[in-house]
Amino acid sequence: MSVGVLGAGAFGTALAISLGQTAPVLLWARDAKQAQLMHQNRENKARLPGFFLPANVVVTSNLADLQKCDVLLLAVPAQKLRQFLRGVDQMVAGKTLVACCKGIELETGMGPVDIAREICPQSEHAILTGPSFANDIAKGLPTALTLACANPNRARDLQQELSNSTLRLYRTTDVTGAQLGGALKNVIAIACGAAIGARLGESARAALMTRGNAEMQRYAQFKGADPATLSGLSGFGDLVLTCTSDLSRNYRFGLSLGAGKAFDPETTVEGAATACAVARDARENALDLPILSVVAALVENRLDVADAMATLLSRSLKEE
Ligand SMILES: NC(=O)C1=CN([C@@H]2O[C@H](COP(=O)(O)OP(=O)(O)OC[C@H]3O[C@@H](n4cnc5c(N)ncnc54)[C@H](O)[C@@H]3O)[C@@H](O)[C@H]2O)C=CC1
Ligand SMILES: O=C(CO)COP(=O)(O)O
Repeated sequence: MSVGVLGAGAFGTALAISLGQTAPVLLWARDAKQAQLMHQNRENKARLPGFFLPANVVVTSNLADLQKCDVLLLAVPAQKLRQFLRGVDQMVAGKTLVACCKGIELETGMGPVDIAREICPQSEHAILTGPSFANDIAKGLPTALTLACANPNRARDLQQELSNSTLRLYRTTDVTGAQLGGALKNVIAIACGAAIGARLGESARAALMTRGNAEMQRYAQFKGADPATLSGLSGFGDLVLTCTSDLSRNYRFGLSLGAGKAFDPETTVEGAATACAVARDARENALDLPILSVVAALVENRLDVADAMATLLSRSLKEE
């Protein structure tokens, strides 16, 4: 199996570094100058400084070079995936596409695998997701991830091929559950960051994580996923990581919302658009998703953090 990584951001670069320890990897960057610099310097100074690309990794901006790969990891942000795939659909047809992004498309409510399936119907589709900061993967620290593919035999092959001595993949056929876990945990991380940023305390964060987890399971069930998938690495595992670490951009975005500080608009924060997509679905289908919906209201500046918390706390009392 020969692997290509499409997208040379922090995560695509980290995956290339890890997989490149044992096999050749092609890493595609859209910017020709950036690709050339990365290839020469053996470092992605812009997105993942301080980590060096093993000799096995070839960086290119020429999509035609990826023709020889049979597995392509899609590491562009979820909101950009459709536009990106539309431009490369001929080249990727028939290859196995492994989405490595975490989000729900704002306009359509679709996850990355749903989008890839729609645009590239002749390809095989999978998603790689779970608790894994780019820095940790690039450092070679132990990381466990979920590989979801509807075809169980292909899931086994991919699990085998993409695992190595520090990346340990677990497999599932529940693609919908896996893509929802990775997308929704980002929204809850924004809520947790906002609570901590507004000095509402660690107990509030624990409550948001736990009730957020319940909302993730409820929404996943509504979308036809197995709620148990959300208790695995792609759901609970990534929820814990992202809601408790300053390394998470979603969490940091929440911190700045809570503290009333500005946040760099160029930073990839997948949970913001995802919150709005899910909140719309909740409204249209009368789903009870209070935390996910309140984050959408925060992101859209319809509520401030104090009002958001008051909204959550004033709801009628419920059975757990
Ligand atoms: N950074 C991390 O620790 C992790 C990130 N992820 C996921 O990986 C995905 C990508 O995130 P990062 O690499 O961290 O983001 P990043 O912000 O570091 O990089 C994004 C990359 O996408 C490229 N890009 C943006 N728009 C594009 C377009 N229209 N066409 C082609 N390429 C485009 C950019 O040039 C950039 O190289 C996100 O969905 C994120 O949730 C998943 C696990 C860990
Ligand atoms: O998904 C991640 C870790 O698993 C990275 O989270 P952020 O996108 O919030 O940085």
